Amino acid sequence: MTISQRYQLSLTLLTDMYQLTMAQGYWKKGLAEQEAVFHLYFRKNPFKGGYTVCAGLADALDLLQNFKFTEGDLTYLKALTGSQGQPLFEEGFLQHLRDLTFTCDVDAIPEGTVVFPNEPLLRIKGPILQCQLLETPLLTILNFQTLVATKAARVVEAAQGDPVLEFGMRRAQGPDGALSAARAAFIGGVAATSNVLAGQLFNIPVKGTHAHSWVMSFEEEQESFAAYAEVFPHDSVFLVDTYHTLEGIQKAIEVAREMRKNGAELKGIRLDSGDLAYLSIEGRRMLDEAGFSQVAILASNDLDEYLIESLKLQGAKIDTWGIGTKLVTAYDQPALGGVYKLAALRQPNGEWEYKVKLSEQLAKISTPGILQVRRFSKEGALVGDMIYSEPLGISPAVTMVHPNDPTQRKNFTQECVHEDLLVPVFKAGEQVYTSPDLRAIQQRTKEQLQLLHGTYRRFLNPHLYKVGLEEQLHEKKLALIVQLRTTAQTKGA
Ligand SMILES: Nc1ncnc2c1ncn2[C@@H]1O[C@H](COP(=O)(O)OP(=O)(O)OP(=O)(O)O)[C@@H](O)[C@H]1O
Ligand SMILES: O=P(O)(O)OC[C@H]1O[C@H](OP(=O)(O)OP(=O)(O)O)[C@H](O)[C@@H]1O
Ligand SMILES: O=C(O)c1cccnc1
Repeated sequence: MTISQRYQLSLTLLTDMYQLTMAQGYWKKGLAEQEAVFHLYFRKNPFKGGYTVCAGLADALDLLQNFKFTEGDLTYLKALTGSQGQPLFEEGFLQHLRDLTFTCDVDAIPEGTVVFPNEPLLRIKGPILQCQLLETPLLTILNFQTLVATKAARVVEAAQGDPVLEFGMRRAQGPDGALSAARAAFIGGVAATSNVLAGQLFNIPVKGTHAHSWVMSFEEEQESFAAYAEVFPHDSVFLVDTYHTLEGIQKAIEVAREMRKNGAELKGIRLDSGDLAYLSIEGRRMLDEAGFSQVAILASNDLDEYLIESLKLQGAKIDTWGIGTKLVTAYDQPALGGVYKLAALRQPNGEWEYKVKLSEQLAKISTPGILQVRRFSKEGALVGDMIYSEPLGISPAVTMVHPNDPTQRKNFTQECVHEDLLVPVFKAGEQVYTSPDLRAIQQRTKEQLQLLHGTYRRFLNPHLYKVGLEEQLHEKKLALIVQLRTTAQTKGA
């Protein structure tokens, strides 16, 4: 199910106010139809990591597909007033919005692809008024889902093949935060979610155990386990830490014995506090000695990739990981920081004028052009990504320049194979791409991460994957920066 179906309302007003005031400005100045190119990209991998997993495209496409101002939207806009009490939006502009249909070309990197800083995840080309209105919704969708998919991929990597369950809804950033996070976490590789609505909407597996309240609602802990087993003889995972974990495990074993007599097997126990390494090792020993080696140990309690890594190093005997807060809120970095920048404007003579946004820091200066990302691989491993501008092409030397240090260059040799990452998703307003189902996207994430050497995937000081600007693009960008700075100086003098 897509985002517009989820809300069953028009999402066209899901934008910042200033996009609409600028839109009226473009319309009033006769610039609404001027063709523009914008790119959506981020500047730093999240979590001090070496890679990012892009996600959210299906929801973004749905938003574009349904980009239409309804009468309700227009009535609302008509009632908005400025500081003098005057209507903010003119009738003619509202009529322009009423008649608006989406006509842009959009190219995007498929979900589940491993991406890196400065690479456009999405490129939109079309009338500037349309591109402008879409900035904020595209950012809110792609920033969050990309962030959570990346966090999930890291957690899944730390779990080394053990299943990871997403338990975060109760501490997510509201209902949509929980749903979007469940979707993105699945793309990142989690096996299931506890969020039942996410299961229904996205057709992903749902799983769960039981809460402390279940145990507390009975006089005796053992009685609570036995009762649960009666209701779910083949699907019981007992939470054993309500009172005293090791005693709780002993009681779980007693109930498991009774279950076995009745032809049922206990599925697992869950640890949710205390020293998870010690308790899982002890728990495993107790279960094995009692003849219950099939009973899995699930652990939860404020876990993330670092704690999982540490628990593994400590020899913890945990089979399944329940991860909530730290995953769905991307706790250690709550925003990706993706941006959306104007990169070219069509001039009346038909030529593209390249645009850059200046900054004191070279790293923050946007890249002009109509950009594409060429990814080079050798022997099944990624070796570097080159950002190039389609009208400029790629020079025969196939050389890229480090975006922040022009003295560093890299040539791609004949042995490399390459692919261009941005694929057409809309042509002249018509959707030309169908999103794969979520399982296929999850599989893509898995395959993509395997193409990335472990040195880029480790959590501590990962290697920096090489992303550069094609040399002609680099020269063009440099010339534009010099030109803009010279003009600014002349004006200032
Ligand atoms: N062996 C371990 N090594 C490192 N961290 C651990 C280990 N075992 C548990 N932790 C983590 O330590 C943190 C604190 O756990 P602990 O159970 O002591 O406190 P708590 O969450 O306040 O417990 P409670 O739910 O009983 O109040 C949790 O994030 C938990 O995942
Ligand atoms: O720790 P997280 O990674 O966020 O995982 C989700 C947490 O939510 C539940 O606790 P909560 O205390 O809300 O309810 P409970 O009584 O069922 O344990 C569960 O027991 C986990 O500890
Ligand atoms: O099913 C569980 O064990 C669960 C679900 C949500 C949050 N914490 C635990």
